[in-house]
Amino acid sequence: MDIISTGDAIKQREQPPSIGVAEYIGGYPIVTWQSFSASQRLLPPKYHRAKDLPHSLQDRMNVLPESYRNSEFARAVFEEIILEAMDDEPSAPPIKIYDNGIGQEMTPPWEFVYTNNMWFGEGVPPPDVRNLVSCGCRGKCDPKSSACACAKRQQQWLEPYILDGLFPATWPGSPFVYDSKGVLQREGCPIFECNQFCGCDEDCPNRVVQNGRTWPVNIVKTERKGWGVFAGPKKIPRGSYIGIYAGELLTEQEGEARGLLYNVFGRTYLFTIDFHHLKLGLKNEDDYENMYTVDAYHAGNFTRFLNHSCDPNCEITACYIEDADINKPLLAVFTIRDVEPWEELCFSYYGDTEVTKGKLIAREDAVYVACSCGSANCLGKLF
Ligand SMILES: C[S@@+](CC[C@H](N)C(=O)[O-])C[C@H]1O[C@@H](n2cnc3c(N)ncnc32)[C@H](O)[C@@H]1O
Repeated sequence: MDIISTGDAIKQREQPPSIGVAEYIGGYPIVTWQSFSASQRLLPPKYHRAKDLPHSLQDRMNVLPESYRNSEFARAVFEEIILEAMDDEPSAPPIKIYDNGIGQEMTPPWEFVYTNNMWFGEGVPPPDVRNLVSCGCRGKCDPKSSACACAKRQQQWLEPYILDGLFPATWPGSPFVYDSKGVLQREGCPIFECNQFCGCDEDCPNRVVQNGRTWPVNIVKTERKGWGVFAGPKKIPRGSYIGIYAGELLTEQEGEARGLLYNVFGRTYLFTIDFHHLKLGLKNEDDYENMYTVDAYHAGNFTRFLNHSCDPNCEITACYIEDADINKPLLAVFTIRDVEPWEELCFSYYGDTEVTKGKLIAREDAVYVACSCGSANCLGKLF
């Protein structure tokens, strides 16, 4: 055994960052918030696995008589379940369910787990926290500061859009995509928010999606489109954050397999992650191979009820927070124009390329229903 002096022993004990020890005072190890936070990068990340999705409540509800499932009481239970899942959204108003007197159903089907989280399917790697870019700012990030790593990273991802003339060089709050009130200033480009390892505070202007929904929304039965999402009594301004399209994060193969089933079944909740920025640098966009799909059928929140419109008032934007993997963004829903009180919230189910390249073809399966969005420029089909 090697004999080491007390001084050497202390030096040796100072080595491992994995336990978060920053320094020793009077021989006692001190864990500061900074050193604790840095050490978290080295621990296995915490995340939800799709195989652990709980479904006992749904199973129990589905064996009850229809008279119970279609009662006021069942509706109250549904609303309560939503409320319980909102503990990560301190400013989110409760969600109400209205059947509008259409049909017999008081609630949407008891077929999914209400959650704001992403649930990682088989073969999907855990969040990559080790490679997260984080700033060392104090208080609120200053977007103009050359020392803010998060501002720098956002600027890099905006560059192609600025070079293409799609965005001006600056705007209020740039290079962050939000203004000081958290309103989205630049639509259609990926968002990189500050994360758990950043030094800035919770009210940093680069933290919006992670602070949760603030606008009232309701789940309402429609005449021709099943259930939908409607604004509350307040007008929602353009650029407002609505929610995360939560659900199971699946490999493309699993998504494809489920898609075949849903096409026959007649309803689909799949969203393929194939944003434009993932194809940057490819000679031909068609060479891009999808890696992941989000499925909100078995798990999701109110956003799974967002219907399609050919003249949408919302858009889904890629948002990166706690996973450095560029192929695994969160799907953040934002308004792209002012939404009137009680207006239905919708996004377009078409990718840009499907519309521009005329891929809208008649298909046989039950999922290819005629579009009932009712807009003047309706294309007549959903997919
Ligand atoms: C993601 S779900 C939307 C929520 C769905 N309405 C429900 O009740 O669960 C997608 C399905 O809603 C229906 N849908 C959405 N938008 C529609 C539209 N514009 N016209 C007709 N049906 C629509 C289709 O059945 C589609 O497969």
